[in-house]
Amino acid sequence: MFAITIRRSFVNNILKTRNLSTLAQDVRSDSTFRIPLIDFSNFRNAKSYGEKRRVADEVVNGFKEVGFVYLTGHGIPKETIDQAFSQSAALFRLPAQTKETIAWDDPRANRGYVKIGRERVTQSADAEEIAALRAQAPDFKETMEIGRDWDPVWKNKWSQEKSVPGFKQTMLSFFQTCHELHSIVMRSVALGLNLDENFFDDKIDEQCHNLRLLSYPAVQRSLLSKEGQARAGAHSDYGTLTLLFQDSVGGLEVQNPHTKHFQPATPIPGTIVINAGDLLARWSNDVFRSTLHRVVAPAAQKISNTESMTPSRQSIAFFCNPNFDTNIECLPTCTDALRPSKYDPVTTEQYIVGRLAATYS
Ligand SMILES: O=C(O)CCC(=O)C(=O)O
Ligand SMILES: [Fe+2]
Repeated sequence: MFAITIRRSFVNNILKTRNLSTLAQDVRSDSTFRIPLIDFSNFRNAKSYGEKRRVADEVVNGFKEVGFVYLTGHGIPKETIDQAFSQSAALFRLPAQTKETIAWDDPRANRGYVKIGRERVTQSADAEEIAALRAQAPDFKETMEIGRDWDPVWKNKWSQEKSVPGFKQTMLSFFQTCHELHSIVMRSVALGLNLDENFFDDKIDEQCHNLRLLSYPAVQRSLLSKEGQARAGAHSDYGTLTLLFQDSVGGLEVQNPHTKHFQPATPIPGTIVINAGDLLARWSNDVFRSTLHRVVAPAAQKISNTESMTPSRQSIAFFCNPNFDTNIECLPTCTDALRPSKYDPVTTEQYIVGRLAATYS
């Protein structure tokens, strides 16, 4: 169950070359490496194949070149997103002992509250190496992980209704909304890869996703300047797509794979950041990039002559996965005589659970 297949040489290379320094002033920008901004309403409301195809090509090019896109015209109302953010903030405001009663405890379930320091995201797949990193430089964040609520085996860990009234209902409905958007974006991916538009439909319909609420508390800047320390260390995501909703604080950075420099993914109001994950890169024979990203300290506020505070930040990530029993083997249009398939087939469950088991303490 915990077996994991990973590109070991790729991982080792990244670990050797990765720049672990994490303060925003390290960022050098490169104007040729830009996250494209795509108006997805042109796909959702398209009246012809040609209109759909134009957007699909933009989406696929974004994932090929950068691995990240900004989506506007996604159809999720601002009030829906605001409501999810305010309910998330209310959950994190609960006392630590209350949050501990719904603690995350099993990578197969991947549900519940994760306190600061428990997770250390990294590219390494080596449990010992990750444990050492976690001890030295844990991620400065707390999270709440939510899965499909009707899972036959794993139950979500809900706080008592009276502690955050409406939380469960808001999150279940947000989960459904994100699932629906992801399904349409995957249709654009299919078209852009010259597959039938509905190619992925029956491979991604069981909602094996993970809705993650993130809270990055205000922190003294000096604590984030330690070598290797970040709000979230450099990593790629594990699944197919991640829908990322961020507030206006900033700090998310994306690695330019050519220069290895990290560049800011500045919050743009009304947009959702979407990135391709490792499983989609693998499924597509590396036609898509699963780009490294991290969360660093944005501009800090001075609290004394020697110390400054980095403001708190909130985000919500919806990690999209294929059905757990979907066999991830090279997509038919991503291989030919000159591009043999690089990876052995693996099921979603084998891959994702293995990665999660290594990441948490
Ligand atoms: O909080 C963010 O902006 C990014 C979080 C992230 O990359 C993750 O949880 O995988
Ligand atoms: Fe991520």
